[in-house]
Amino acid sequence: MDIKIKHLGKAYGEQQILKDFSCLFPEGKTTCIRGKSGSGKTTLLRLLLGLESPDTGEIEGMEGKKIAAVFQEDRLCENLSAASNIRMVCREPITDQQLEEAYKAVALTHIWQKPVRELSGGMRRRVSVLRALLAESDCVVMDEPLKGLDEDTKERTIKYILEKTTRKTLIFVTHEEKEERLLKADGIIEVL
Ligand SMILES: Nc1ncnc2c1ncn2[C@@H]1O[C@H](COP(=O)(O)OP(=O)(O)OP(=O)(O)O)[C@@H](O)[C@H]1O
Repeated sequence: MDIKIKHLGKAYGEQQILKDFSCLFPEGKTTCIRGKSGSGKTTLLRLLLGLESPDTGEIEGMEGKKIAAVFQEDRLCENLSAASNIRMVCREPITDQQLEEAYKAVALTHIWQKPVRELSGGMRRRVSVLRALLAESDCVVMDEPLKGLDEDTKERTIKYILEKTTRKTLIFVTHEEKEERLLKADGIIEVL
């Protein structure tokens, strides 16, 4: 089922963030969200995920959907290894070999059993991306997941994102046109 945003309005105090905002996220397709800093992209995702309530309007098509998300912050369990962070969200057991393949796909090496607090920022980003991709879901929502990664790592990670989200609804916030292109986005939504 497509996700339909209908005439959404959201204000924080006097500040109107979204006003009569409507858009569509087609099922099984990739949609990128762009817009200048502070325009309300994260707010839109938070409304979509039910972490905020809209003042007006409604969201259709989220009922019963399994959603996996990457937030702007990594939101990892700091004292656990990458493997434990990933395994804790996977309903089906995930083998060491599957994990190794996933690490390799996004150029994550030498992370061993270290707690994620000891990993670099870019490594942590990729662990949170893998966690969202390996969890069971119908829809994956990502808020600037590749921020801070070098170009080569970005390209590899996007390739893996595409591989793991075939037939899923992917909603991806980015400031980068190149990322939209590499993702072969079916649609681009601008938040003004
Ligand atoms: N909980 C909150 N309380 C008050 N104001 C908020 C809250 N969350 C967001 N805002 C404000 O809403 C506006 C939109 O924020 P939001 O994070 O949605 O923007 P964004 O488009 O995702 O920006 P960026 O590209 O910088 O991540 C900002 O002015 C922000 O300060």
